Amino acid sequence: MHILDVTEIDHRINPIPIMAGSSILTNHSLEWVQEKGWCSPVTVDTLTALGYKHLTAVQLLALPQLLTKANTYIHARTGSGKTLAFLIPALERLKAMGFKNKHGVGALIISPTRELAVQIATVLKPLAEAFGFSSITITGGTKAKSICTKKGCMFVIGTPGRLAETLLEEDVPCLKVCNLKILILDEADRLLDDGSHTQQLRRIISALPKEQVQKVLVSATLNSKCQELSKEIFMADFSFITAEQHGAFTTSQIKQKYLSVPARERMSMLITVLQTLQKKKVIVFFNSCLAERGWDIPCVHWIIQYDPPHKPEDYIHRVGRTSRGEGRTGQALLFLRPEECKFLDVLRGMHVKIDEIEFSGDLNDIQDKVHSLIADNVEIQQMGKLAYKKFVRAYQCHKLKKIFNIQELDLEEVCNSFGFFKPPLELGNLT
Ligand SMILES: Nc1ncnc2c1ncn2[C@@H]1O[C@H](COP(=O)(O)OP(=O)(O)OP(=O)(O)O)[C@@H](O)[C@H]1O
Repeated sequence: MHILDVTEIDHRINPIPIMAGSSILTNHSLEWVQEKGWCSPVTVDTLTALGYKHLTAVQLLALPQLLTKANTYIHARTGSGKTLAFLIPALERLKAMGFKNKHGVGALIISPTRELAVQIATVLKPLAEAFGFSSITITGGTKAKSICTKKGCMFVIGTPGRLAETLLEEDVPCLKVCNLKILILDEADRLLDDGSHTQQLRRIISALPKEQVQKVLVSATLNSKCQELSKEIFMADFSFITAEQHGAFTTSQIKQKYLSVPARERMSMLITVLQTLQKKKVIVFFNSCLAERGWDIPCVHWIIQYDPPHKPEDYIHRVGRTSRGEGRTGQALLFLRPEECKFLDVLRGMHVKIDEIEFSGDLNDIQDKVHSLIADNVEIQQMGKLAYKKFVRAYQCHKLKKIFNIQELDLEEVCNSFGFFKPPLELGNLT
């Protein structure tokens, strides 16, 4: 196979030829990509066997760009196929270089969470096997020594903390990184936005060769802060490719709505909404970052954000758990208290198209039932208190303090939605 050199290709594909009636797929088939010399028959055969026929827009842009070895930021909306966009060129480059398992780690992929690392490994597995490449996943609790086989570890996927420990503190021969060629940071803005992750990243980078490592940073929300920080950490310049011509972060296939609900009615409203969605697959986000990013759960119809996201970018990643891949649609609903509606301006500033939902049905007022349930059950009472405490603490630390302002929150009303008439005394003054 002929891998193109940077001087041989014009990879500025503009406009991106999106297939008629499709949201993310291009007109370009896998065979076309092979004819261009951008990928080998083994990739085409494996992807075809998995049911793929065409490249998505971001894959079409990333493939020739990453084959040039250039350090690159990849930006494309949630669910648009970024995982294969960075995996295919990594496989092709290592193959073209004649990289062998015995050379140690060829590509290192860092993800902010274990779940995402496992998901990337799952996408990689059939391709890596077809190429005859070994791969392992290193996350919290992984004992690298025991899982590294004689076959080596050409692809290593992991979370920053455990990877730093393994690469710097443990002597695992097959994990030698002195020949590393490709470093990929998935959800790069999350990795660079978090102090402890950045610290671990710096440690990992200190163990890598200074030359010859292509850096690829990927996210649906690559902000300028992340770009500045990455230039400083890597002491390198990056090219930027985006599959989004109008700055969109989420696909237009997601119908996004909000509900302005006073604190005392929130729980009843949630139950009422869920009752109308009984046959649908729904994810409800409470006050947690869990599962916000990267998770590729098939066919989720609705995303409900009951508690606000901690950062505007998190809104994008949360709604991106629906309408993933080709031809999928989805709906997203954001709960806001009336005093929080200023958040809509922030979202609209991020090109989010969000409208108020018309709610015309009867509210299923469950507040009294929640109060008596809590009064009669000590265990649920404790859970309720803990949830209330965590909610207040998170609200206090919110990044957008002017909008999510604890001083403007009526804590008695908030308590009501957690099933208490008054803030529990033993929790003291939380504000
Ligand atoms: N070429 C393709 N043709 C059809 N479906 C594809 C193609 N590439 C990827 N997909 C599907 O699209 C879905 C989303 O892919 P992926 O998880 O890589 O998205 P992503 O851009 O990384 O999203 P996020 O930003 O939320 O992490 C997956 O279910 C995947 O199987």
